[in-house]
Amino acid sequence: MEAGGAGEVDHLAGERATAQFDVDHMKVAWAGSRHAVDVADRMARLVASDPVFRKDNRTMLPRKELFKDTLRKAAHAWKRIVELRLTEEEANLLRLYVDQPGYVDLHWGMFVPAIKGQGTEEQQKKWLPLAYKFQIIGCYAQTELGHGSNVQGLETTATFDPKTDEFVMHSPTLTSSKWWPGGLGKASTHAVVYARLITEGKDYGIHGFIVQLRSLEDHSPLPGVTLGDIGGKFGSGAYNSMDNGVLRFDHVRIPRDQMLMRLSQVTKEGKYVHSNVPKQLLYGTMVFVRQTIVADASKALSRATCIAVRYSAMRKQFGPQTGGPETQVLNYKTQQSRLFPLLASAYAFRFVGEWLKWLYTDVTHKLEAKDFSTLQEAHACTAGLKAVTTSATADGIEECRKLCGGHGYLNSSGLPELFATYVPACTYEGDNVVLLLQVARILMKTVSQLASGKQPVGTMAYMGNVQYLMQCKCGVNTAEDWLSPAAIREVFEARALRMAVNCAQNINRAPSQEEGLYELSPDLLEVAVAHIQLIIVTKFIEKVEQDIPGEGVKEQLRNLCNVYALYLVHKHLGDFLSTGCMTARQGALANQQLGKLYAQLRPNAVALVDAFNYTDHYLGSVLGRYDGNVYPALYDEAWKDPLNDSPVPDGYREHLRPLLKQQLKLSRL
Ligand SMILES: CC/C=C\C/C=C\C/C=C\C/C=C/C(=O)SCCNC(=O)CCNC(=O)[C@H](O)C(C)(C)COP(=O)(O)OP(=O)(O)OC[C@H]1O[C@@H](n2cnc3c(N)ncnc32)[C@H](O)[C@@H]1OP(=O)(O)O
Ligand SMILES: Cc1cc2nc3c(=O)[nH]c(=O)nc-3n(C[C@H](O)[C@H](O)[C@H](O)COP(=O)(O)OP(=O)(O)OC[C@H]3O[C@@H](n4cnc5c(N)ncnc54)[C@H](O)[C@@H]3O)c2cc1C
Repeated sequence: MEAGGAGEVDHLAGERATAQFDVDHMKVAWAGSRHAVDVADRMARLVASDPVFRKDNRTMLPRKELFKDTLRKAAHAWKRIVELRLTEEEANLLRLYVDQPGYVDLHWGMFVPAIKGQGTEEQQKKWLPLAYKFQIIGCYAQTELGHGSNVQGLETTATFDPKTDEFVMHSPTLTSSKWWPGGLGKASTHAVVYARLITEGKDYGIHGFIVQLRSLEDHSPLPGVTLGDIGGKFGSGAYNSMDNGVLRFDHVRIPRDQMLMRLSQVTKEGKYVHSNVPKQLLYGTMVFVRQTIVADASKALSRATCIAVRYSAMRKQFGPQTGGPETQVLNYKTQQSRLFPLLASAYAFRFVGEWLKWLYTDVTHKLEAKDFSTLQEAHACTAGLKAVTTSATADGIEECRKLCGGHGYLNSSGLPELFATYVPACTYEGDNVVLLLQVARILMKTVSQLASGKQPVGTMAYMGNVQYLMQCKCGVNTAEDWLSPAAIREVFEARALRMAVNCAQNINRAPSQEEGLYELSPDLLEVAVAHIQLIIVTKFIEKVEQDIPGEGVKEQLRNLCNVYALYLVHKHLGDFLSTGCMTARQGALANQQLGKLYAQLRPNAVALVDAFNYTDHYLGSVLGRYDGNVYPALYDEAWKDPLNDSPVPDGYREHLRPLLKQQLKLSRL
């Protein structure tokens, strides 16, 4: 927990004293409201003080023990949620702070939302109460051994049999085996299974079905159902607590009313009826989860930067040539230029995640009123932001590990496990490249419609300003000019639009649209990234323009916003120069301003990560401790490794002793 207890020394007190803003108010800005800070605080402390939720031994547990530990924690969490009558908000936070991937994530995160989004009212009435009380455990079984990205290529079949009013679920090939779903391997009793609906001899494509997989009496797989875990995954601890599973059906029968029928129905005679709604609503659960993944990116990146900033403030290496105390590594300009953009990105992702949640809620309300006009916007924003934020976060966590030097490589730093747990976010819920290509296709369509005078809306509205943005010149003359939000916004808009228009022109030169999209797909990725970065920068600027209470809080956020934007200008300078948005001199001025911003950020760095309000339990890092007392913690942690249980290791008698004795004999010859 945080420092302040009797006898504790705050080794970072000096750093905290230099902060130029009110940390308490920054906590509110980060969490979204005073209420959010208070609830998070209570739930984090509840988890940290409960011995069942201990996790410092997690990377040393063999897989079977780790999995059992996950079941124990999930059951204990549920017991506490019921005993304390926690609200949904509190329960979600409690699960977050337990911080161990497990079947509950998919039960609440995908199974329940899939039934809510795709089930009829009657189906919701039947299944949701069972799920809410954990009388059934569910997962989301979409991906197969042979196909994940290409959802339309899935092979599992659900063939309607009008004689018995049932669907027959079948896995016709090895590649049709469901493969990856979290919670499927060992825990789930039920799944929402995506399969090809076949009725009256016709294949109607992919639809969702609720299928019971295991007995509710003894948890054994039901007849015709083959189930198992797909095996160990990257890293120690990490995502190995999750039972990602394999599932095969051998002509398993389910009642007709277990097809999720909100979007389309099959009558008892076997007639297929599709409601008058876009087919893409079938992908609604993925859109919902992609939106939550953006919020999660800021959590993971803020954890990593919290560890790296605190440790860098405490770690010292080298000193002035003239002698005197050694230098805190956080004072090295190179350390700042690697770390501060990540800190700024954590804040940027937090605010764009907040905005995306608003967008998602707004679109959901419109869909309920049968207004589908914003579906494309929701798809483009969730897919693109999921891709850009998860890739940057995965890279950022690894950079934080390197920023902590050798100690960052120890499991006790928390960073290897954080990375191993986080990195599949670049793949699950849509491979990032596949998702960016979706965004790019929408951008290409928007460019092609500009000529007809159709005005783009939402986050693509800037493209309507094509006449101006294609020829405007950046007006920056001094480094300070880069502090203007209007100047920043304009270069990001011009870069994104010009890249999109250039790419569209190149595609038009190809023999066919399809060939052009294929040949230019590497460029299309960059077009999508430029557009999504514009959204993140814009939403950060808009956040800073709001009324933000607390001494110095707005100034710090403005500084972080400028760091984020100018860091991107520096990193993608090639795009800005090649599209003619700015000159090389203006690029140099941006970099000069970035250096000044880092210097302003430096005295506030530790306080800016304190504002995340993470307990030491949640951080799970000896390097990121609130009190900065790193060395005794590192030293103590080493002795907890099972290898140190005895001074002489197992295996000495069989493998070391004979070797050493033989060397002794040889030396005596
Ligand atoms: C609270 C959360 C807690 C826990 C969960 C979080 C983490 C737990 C960890 C892991 C869970 C992981 C779960 C999973 O991974 S589940 C499996 C996820 N799988 C995928 O994401 C597959 C990715 N593939 C796709 O989404 C589609 O196949 C793809 C979009 C790539 C292609 O679809 P399709 O072939 O049908 O269409 P296209 O021809 O490309 O497009 C047609 C048309 O449809 C529009 N479109 C596509 N997708 C959507 C969408 N989602 N919403 C709305 N519209 C969509 C597309 O733009 C085209 O439009 P148009 O050009 O106008 O016709
Ligand atoms: C930890 C984890 C948890 C998961 N949980 C679930 C779950 O709960 N439920 C579930 O159903 N699924 C789950 N999945 C599966 C996940 O959704 C898929 O792995 C993901 O959608 C990627 O699909 P794929 O594996 O088929 O990759 P592939 O599509 O085979 O990707 C392989 C490579 O091909 C490239 N590629 C593919 N298509 C294109 C294209 N059109 N253009 C250019 N490049 C392309 C990709 O970029 C990638 O580099 C999980 C996966 C992981 C890793």
